[in-house]
Amino acid sequence: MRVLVVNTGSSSVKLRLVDPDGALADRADPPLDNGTVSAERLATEVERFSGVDAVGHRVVHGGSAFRRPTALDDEVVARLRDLTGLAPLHQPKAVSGIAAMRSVLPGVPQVACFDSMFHADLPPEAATYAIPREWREKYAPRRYGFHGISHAYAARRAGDMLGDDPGRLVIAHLGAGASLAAVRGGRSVDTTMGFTPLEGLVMGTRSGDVDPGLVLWLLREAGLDPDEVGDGLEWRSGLAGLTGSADMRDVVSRAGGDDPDAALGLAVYLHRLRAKIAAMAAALDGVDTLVFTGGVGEHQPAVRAGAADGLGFLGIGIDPEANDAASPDTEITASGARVRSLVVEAREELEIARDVRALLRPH
Ligand SMILES: Nc1ncnc2c1ncn2[C@@H]1O[C@H](COP(=O)(O)OP(=O)(O)O)[C@@H](O)[C@H]1O
Ligand SMILES: CC(=O)OP(=O)(O)O
Ligand SMILES: [Mg+2]
Repeated sequence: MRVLVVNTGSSSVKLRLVDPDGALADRADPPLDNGTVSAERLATEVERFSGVDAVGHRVVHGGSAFRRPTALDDEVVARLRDLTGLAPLHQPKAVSGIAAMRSVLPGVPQVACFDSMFHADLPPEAATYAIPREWREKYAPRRYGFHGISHAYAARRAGDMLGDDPGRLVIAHLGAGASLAAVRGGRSVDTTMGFTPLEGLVMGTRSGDVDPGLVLWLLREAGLDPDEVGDGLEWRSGLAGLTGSADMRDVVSRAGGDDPDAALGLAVYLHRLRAKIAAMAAALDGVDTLVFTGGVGEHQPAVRAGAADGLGFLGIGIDPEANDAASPDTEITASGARVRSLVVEAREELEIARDVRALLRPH
């Protein structure tokens, strides 16, 4: 089965055609027009992909209803659209991509795979927010967690690379969005993103954790309205808010050239990253393997080195030469370090193609 995978992130759309043996047959990276994917644009791109047997879509938020890969029909698309408020940066783009692809390839089965599904069985102590019972009963908010397709792939790949169970695994998916997962036995037991993809690490344009008291203060005392606060925290915070650029390449090179804003931005990013790696290790009772993935995780040695710096007490240590020379997939463990550190290319399309085949294969 040849699967065309549509990966709609907050900042990009990636089209990948995956052959039955898992080989990448073709790829295209069309630009986002005004934040959405138009049917016309997709039609042009898709003409070049021949022999598509099925389409797999990355959808960030599955809410509480979608815990597994799900075949798409009108009703499912409508329910995904209803989840927009929970992932305003992502869900409208995914839904527009699904609508476009269904009109361009009618009759080809289409499946949604969710970033949240890998974290669907988080232990209650990791999934539960300490808020009033009444809200928990009425709105059922929980830590959903995201980037799960990437985390699931990285966990499997780490096992292949080590030729063994990776043990207590901390995965750092560092891209435009960024999150950590604590994984044991192939299952997520904790993660840094929450009810929405805004919680946790410092990201390209997102704040990650802030004091909820700050949000209340901005609304009540500073007189901002909810849309202004949302826009600020989603689009004008993170590296962009601290340095003027959401692109880690820029930030690292300017930080090296003594730009004080870039130096502070990188320091804040790394301070949070180290703290949260330690938190994931705590959820696992220790760590055996650390994986870096995503655009920043794969291509920014300074970020990997900065993340490991100060985590020697956990047994983490990165070899400076291997780290500077690393091209994924590779190991960068320092000699004598107890924790194995790996760099893994994010291959969400392979995980999605696998899920699509498993769902559509005749039983
Ligand atoms: N080849 C590269 N070299 C250095 N940094 C990169 C490279 N590719 C991506 N990045 C960094 O990764 C971030 C984007 O992550 P990526 O995973 O590509 O995006 P997305 O989350 O949209 O899939 C940017 O901060 C960018 O600087
Ligand atoms: C969930 C998420 O933040 O995805 P991305 O990194 O693609 O924006
Ligand atoms: Mg991404």
